[in-house]
Amino acid sequence: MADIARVGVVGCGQMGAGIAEVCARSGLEVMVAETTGEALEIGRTRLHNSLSKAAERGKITEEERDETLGRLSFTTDLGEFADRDLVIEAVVENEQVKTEIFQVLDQVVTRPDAILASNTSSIPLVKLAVATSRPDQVIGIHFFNPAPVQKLVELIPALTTSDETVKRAEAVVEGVLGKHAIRAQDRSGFVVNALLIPYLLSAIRMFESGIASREDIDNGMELGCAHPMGPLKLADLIGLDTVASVADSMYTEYKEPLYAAPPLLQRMVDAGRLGRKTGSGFYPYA
Ligand SMILES: C[C@H](O)CC(=O)SCCNC(=O)CCNC(=O)[C@H](O)C(C)(C)COP(=O)(O)OP(=O)(O)OC[C@H]1O[C@@H](n2cnc3c(N)ncnc32)[C@H](O)[C@@H]1OP(=O)(O)O
Repeated sequence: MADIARVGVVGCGQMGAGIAEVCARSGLEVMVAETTGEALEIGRTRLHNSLSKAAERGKITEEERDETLGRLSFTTDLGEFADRDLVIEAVVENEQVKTEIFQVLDQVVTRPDAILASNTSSIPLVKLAVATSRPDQVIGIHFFNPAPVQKLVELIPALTTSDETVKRAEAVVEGVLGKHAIRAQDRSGFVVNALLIPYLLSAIRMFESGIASREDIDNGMELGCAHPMGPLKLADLIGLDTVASVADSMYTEYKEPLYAAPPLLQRMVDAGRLGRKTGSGFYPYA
């Protein structure tokens, strides 16, 4: 049985905002934290726009949109997470940044049975777990982009995570959020990224070596294999910085060439061409 009513989401970028939206639309009371007032405003606008779009497209009524907005609150002070039953961290894929956040959460979240979760794509959960005094209550809850649309959530117990935490996390993910949960061991990439990232890197290598144009690579997979979007468009959607970080974590873990980021990917990250979120990636975005 899900016993979780108050959720905290750390980070309101594209994943954090999506996760906050999914939780609030499912009736949970959600507090979102960002580091600065400016970042918080951007996140708040992102959430408002997404909910307004959902109302315009008739997915939710205007009343449901307003009720959902009423369940969302915003802060720049993680100290306000004291009463949270579940916290989902969704900040950049940087081990040091995430570790520090888990140390702070451990200090501020006072509920003894609170679950501290990370939306990490590839960082070992056990490292975040042992940064806290409650490693049995730390788990990976990994959503997919766009979180309000994709049905899947990966649940990743660390070596230290208790069965009770896994069961409670599964109950909220499936019973409250209505997602389909799959379980994976705490190995970089889990299930989906372990399969997806080598595919995206192969597409980037193919583009870099001039074998085909970006449009032909994407059309190949969209029209030949019925993928909803081709690999270069998908990399732009995920964010090239995220694709590179996940690839680097997997390469560090396995030392397999198929996880090595091609030079073009790193150059695009260095240039700040991160995909849709910066207006430019493999494609331009207005
Ligand atoms: C790297 C990480 O660790 C892991 C990951 O996240 S891996 C990435 C996983 N994601 C994918 O593979 C995405 C693949 N692409 C897709 O599923 C689809 O192309 C897409 C949903 C992004 C867009 O779909 P598409 O049909 O081209 O566009 P569109 O018609 O605008 O959207 C389809 C539906 O999704 C909704 N949607 C699209 N983007 C949305 C968003 N950001 N938020 C909420 N809803 C959204 C639309 O409202 C629409 O809903 P409707 O059909 O009920 O009206």
